Amino acid sequence: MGLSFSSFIHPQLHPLVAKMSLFDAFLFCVIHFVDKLKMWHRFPVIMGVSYLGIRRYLQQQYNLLHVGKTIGKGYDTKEFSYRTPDGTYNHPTDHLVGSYGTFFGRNMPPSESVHGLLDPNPILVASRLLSRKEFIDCGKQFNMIACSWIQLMIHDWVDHMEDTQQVEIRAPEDIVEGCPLKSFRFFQTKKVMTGSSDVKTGSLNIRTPWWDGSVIYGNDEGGMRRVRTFKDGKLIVSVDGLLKHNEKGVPISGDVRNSWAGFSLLLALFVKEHNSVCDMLKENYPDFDDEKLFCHARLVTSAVIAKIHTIDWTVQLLKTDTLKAGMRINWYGFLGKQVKDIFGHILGPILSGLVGLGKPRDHGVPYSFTEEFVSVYRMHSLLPEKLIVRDIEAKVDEHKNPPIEEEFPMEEMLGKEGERRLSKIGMEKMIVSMGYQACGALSLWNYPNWMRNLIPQDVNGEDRTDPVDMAALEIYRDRERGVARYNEFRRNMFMIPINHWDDLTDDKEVIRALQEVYGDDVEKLDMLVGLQAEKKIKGFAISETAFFLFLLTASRRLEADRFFTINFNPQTYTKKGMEWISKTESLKDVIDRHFPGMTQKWMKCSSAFSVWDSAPNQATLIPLYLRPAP
Ligand code: HEM
Repeated sequence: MGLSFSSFIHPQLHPLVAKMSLFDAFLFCVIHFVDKLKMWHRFPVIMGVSYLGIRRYLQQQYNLLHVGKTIGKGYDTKEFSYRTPDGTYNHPTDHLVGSYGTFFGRNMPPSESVHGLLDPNPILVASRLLSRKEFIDCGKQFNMIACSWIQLMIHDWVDHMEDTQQVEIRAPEDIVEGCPLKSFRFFQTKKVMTGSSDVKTGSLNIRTPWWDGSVIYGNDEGGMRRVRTFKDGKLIVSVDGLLKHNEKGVPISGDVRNSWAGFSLLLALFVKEHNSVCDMLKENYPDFDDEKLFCHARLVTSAVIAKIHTIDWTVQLLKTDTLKAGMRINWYGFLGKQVKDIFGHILGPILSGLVGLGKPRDHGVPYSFTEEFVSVYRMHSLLPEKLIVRDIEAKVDEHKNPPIEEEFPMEEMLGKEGERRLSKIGMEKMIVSMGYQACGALSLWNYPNWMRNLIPQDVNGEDRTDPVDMAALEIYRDRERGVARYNEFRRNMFMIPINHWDDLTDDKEVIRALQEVYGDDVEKLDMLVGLQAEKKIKGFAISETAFFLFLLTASRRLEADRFFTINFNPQTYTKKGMEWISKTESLKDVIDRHFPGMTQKWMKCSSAFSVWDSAPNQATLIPLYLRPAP
């Protein structure tokens, strides 16, 4: 066989390459060659980071689709120097971009799958491929704090508006016996005409997509007013340091939907953080009134969250030297923190990082989260069956773990009941307990059983009446929203599609189960199932397929936001506010601030997101200047 272009490029990828400029097609050939070798993650750090840089560039060009029309107005950014309650006035020329109730974008056109919404039946997929047989933990890499953290981020970023129409899914006759719910009813995702001819209908996001801490501060004026004390910029908090509750027992917080004790705990921690920032600002800027203190503290706290997510949480999720370097480059640039602290962002995005850059960049597509992004973040398998509470008062030898005091089924840690239990456990004990508990692995047969018969909550944190089978519902949701199935998704992301089940995994048991549900038709494979069945890169808690979408979105969240780019400066944040962000490198720093001595006593590892009795990070191959401070 001759070495022609068409023999080099996977045949199903040809049509995509045909749309590219010559330069982009060349770059595509480079990444395609590397993908064929299946070893970019084993490259030396600089080569690995370069490969990811090229991939990200291509995805920025071809994997961003705008949904809906741009309808906002222009304005003078100088008149809006703070984040607004509903996310308006962030995009520099259109005040509505990224605000409450705007369209989800897309990374690729709506699915062209010929398979219907019930093909195969979602309850069958859930029962045969997702349902947890026995809890599989994800080793020492990720703990329950990490699991709750990502729920916190999801509740900051996305939630689909529902329709008033309910639909029902019924289990197929032959498997009905083993299903927790024989059928379940739920509200459809609301479909709205976009007014554009490219993507005709879309769905709306009822959380502001900016990384603006809306999970703490609410998504509109009413939500924001609910959480404020209107004194010294501070937020409402209970005397025990946890969230205060309204008369119905629902926590007073920016987001209260589908909450559980671990999620509520992190919210309370960041309310503390906000209030401490207010104290610091008041001390340094005594003429600031309540409004100014609140708005500055919100900016600082949101940036602290974004920074922790970028250079701490993500690094634990994708535990390789390449990603550790890559994520620090996103924040600090190639030259690292010390150089950035001296020169700021004047050396450009590659050398100085995305944060603090000149103009926000959206690559020609107004900022939003995408339907596909929501799908790759379907990570409910991180949740265990029970929460293990530790006794932190017990006398233990220096090298021993705090003993187990009690175990609670997760169902008892949800909603109002979870709030009551959390008050009894208390903040410190809960942090240490979650630190010591590994979360679930993102793999097949690890979907929490209690979620297959779950009463979901409405936006007010109140229980609904109809239970749902979440595992089945998630399969249906992706199909309903036109999210590509696994292989179509890979093609659109310039990844080599699978031809046979053994391209996906070499686990024979998995292959047998996939065949039982999908036959030999690899095109039928649902996204969620594919992501969990895929053989993982060593050190990655998620699949490579999901990671490539993260790669695109992780930088977009920062570079499209003017408060992380042109307005990330002392004029907007205050000098002391910038110092606060600069000195915070990890969640551990936040915990240390509010609970001095806790991590020193209980945490053996380097990151608060790893299981706390695991060893500190070993020496690494990443250049010295890109490593976190010891
Ligand atoms: C006790 C903890 C949790 C509960 C009770 C819970 C419950 C729910 C429920 C009821 C939905 C809506 C389902 C639907 O109607 O489509 C949902 C959506 C979702 N959850 Fe969770 N969840 C929890 C934790 C998590 C965690 C740890 C993650 C990790 C990333 C996560 C990610 C998501 C995502 C991405 C969605 C889709 C949002 C959307 O449709 O816009 N959840 N969850």
